Amino acid sequence: MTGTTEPFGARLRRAMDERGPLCVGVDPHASLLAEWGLNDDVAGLERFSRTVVEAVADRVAVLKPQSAFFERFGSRGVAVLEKSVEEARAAGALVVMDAKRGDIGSTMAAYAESFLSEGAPLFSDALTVSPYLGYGSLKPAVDMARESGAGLFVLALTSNPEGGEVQHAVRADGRSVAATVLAHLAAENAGEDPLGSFGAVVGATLGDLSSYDLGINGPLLAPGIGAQGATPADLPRVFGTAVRDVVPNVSRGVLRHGPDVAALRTAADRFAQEIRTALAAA
Ligand SMILES: O=c1ccn([C@@H]2O[C@H](COP(=O)(O)O)[C@@H](O)[C@H]2O)c(=O)[nH]1
Repeated sequence: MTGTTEPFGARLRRAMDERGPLCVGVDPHASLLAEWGLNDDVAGLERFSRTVVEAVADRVAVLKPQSAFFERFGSRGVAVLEKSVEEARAAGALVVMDAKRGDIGSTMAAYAESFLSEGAPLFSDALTVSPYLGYGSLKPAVDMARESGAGLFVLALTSNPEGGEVQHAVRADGRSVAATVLAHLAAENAGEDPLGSFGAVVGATLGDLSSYDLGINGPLLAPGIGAQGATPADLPRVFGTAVRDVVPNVSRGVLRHGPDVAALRTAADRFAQEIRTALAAA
């Protein structure tokens, strides 16, 4: 540990042990705002985010705001995002900012300052990043995360069907692009206990991944449950022995039950229970 804060991986492992591994997404789609009877404006965005945080931030391990839905409203939307991060963390949830940043190293350093530097307005427990400008371009974010005790989730095997054309591509050395990303993450996390802070995004929609070594000693953020068709029962088959390190994400599958706070809680609790059952049988 370089900084004074306990590393993200250790904090995440404890949160998963205490609360279960479920991550609920805060994705204020225009269609969901309408379903909730809210206007597609900053006031609607604020009410939506507040409600989700109030409903679940005290019971799930992780909340994952999807930055795109806040950026849609410009600076006032970003202000709502800042507030949501602060309120979710105050309620005890870890916050993974889903902003999927990735750029040349010198610009990556600025993204790292924005999300991973303690005291920054958008400081989050972890950030999603894209390695597709080369894994090495992420070094400023890796360094900043080590310094501040934050984490990263690096896109490895994404949940969308289009991802394979890049991620399954085979390099000159015979290894796929995704396997290379996973190998870099395993190296970042080597020797970390109880869990490294450098995770991978691996879709729960992907079926059998036994040809990949998912044992990176870091968390595996698994979107795709609910609206994209995967279920908690799929997790053991998709992740094999790495299933204990999986942080399953559900966004629309929970959010469609709003705006009633009790109904959102019930939906989150139901997914959490289904995940527990799937893991117990694994
Ligand atoms: O491979 C990926 C990476 C990120 N996502 C994000 O997760 C949520 C999924 O939302 P659902 O409503 O549960 O489908 C969303 O924010 C995506 O941008 C992903 O789906 N797949």
